[in-house]
Amino acid sequence: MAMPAVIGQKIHTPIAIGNGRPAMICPLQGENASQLVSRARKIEISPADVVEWRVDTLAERDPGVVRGAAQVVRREVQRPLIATFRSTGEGGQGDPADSQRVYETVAPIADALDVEYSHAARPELLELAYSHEAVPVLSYHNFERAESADALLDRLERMQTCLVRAGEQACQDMPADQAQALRDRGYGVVKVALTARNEMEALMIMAAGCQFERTKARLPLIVVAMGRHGIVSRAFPRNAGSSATFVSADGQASAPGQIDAHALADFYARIGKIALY
Ligand SMILES: O=C1C[C@@](O)(C(=O)O)C[C@@H](O)[C@@H]1O
Repeated sequence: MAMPAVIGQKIHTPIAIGNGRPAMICPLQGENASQLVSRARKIEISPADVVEWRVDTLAERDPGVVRGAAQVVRREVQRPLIATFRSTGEGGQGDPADSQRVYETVAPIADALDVEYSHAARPELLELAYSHEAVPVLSYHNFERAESADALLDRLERMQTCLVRAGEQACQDMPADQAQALRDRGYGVVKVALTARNEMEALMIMAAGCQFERTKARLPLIVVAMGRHGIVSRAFPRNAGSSATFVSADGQASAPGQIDAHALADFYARIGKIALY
């Protein structure tokens, strides 16, 4: 049984990822504070459970601007908040040179930090997350293609091992009460998002996710098949071994194939019990 991740310790209503119904996570993107405010308000009236602030979509990234935007986002977002700074090499819009500094600025207000597995400063960023009581979401993306099921299973295993080790190490370096709080929050979430170039690739990604979740998972997983062929993975995350699905609000998708939050919630309400399980 995987150790759930409790996200939202900086607000009053944290939620457990990997325990029960998969969460709907909605990206919040904006070039400046006023865009962030109006989009955050649209997300607040959507059925999303968690908000992912894509900090890399800010037009300016000097420390004062990022700090100001972080305060605005934290004030507007009443739901658990993941902060993500995805650089251009990782499929986002951020300058890699800004990455570590931006993460340091947003860590105090974030309930979770999304860290790319290939990030050069990965150990430091995982430590940063733990030291700010933020849950790390360790991510891998491939915007071009999927890989074989074996390669994906291997990757999931390596990512999980990396997070478990980082979590155990962080516990050793902390006073006992903080270490216990970290264990209660969970060592983190492993996330993979790969582009499915056809239906078979989408099903293969889902099958690999499902197999890992059933046989090897110690931490919650998020598994996404991106692109139009992968929409099935977003509608039925459970069938991909995934404890969350990324949705969009107001047409602001952060990756290809995201389903509108209201439409997905409606769909689940209509199809009833087969919905997410
Ligand atoms: O990693 C993910 C998943 C994602 O790429 C998707 O395909 O929905 C969207 C990103 O914003 C998020 O960080």
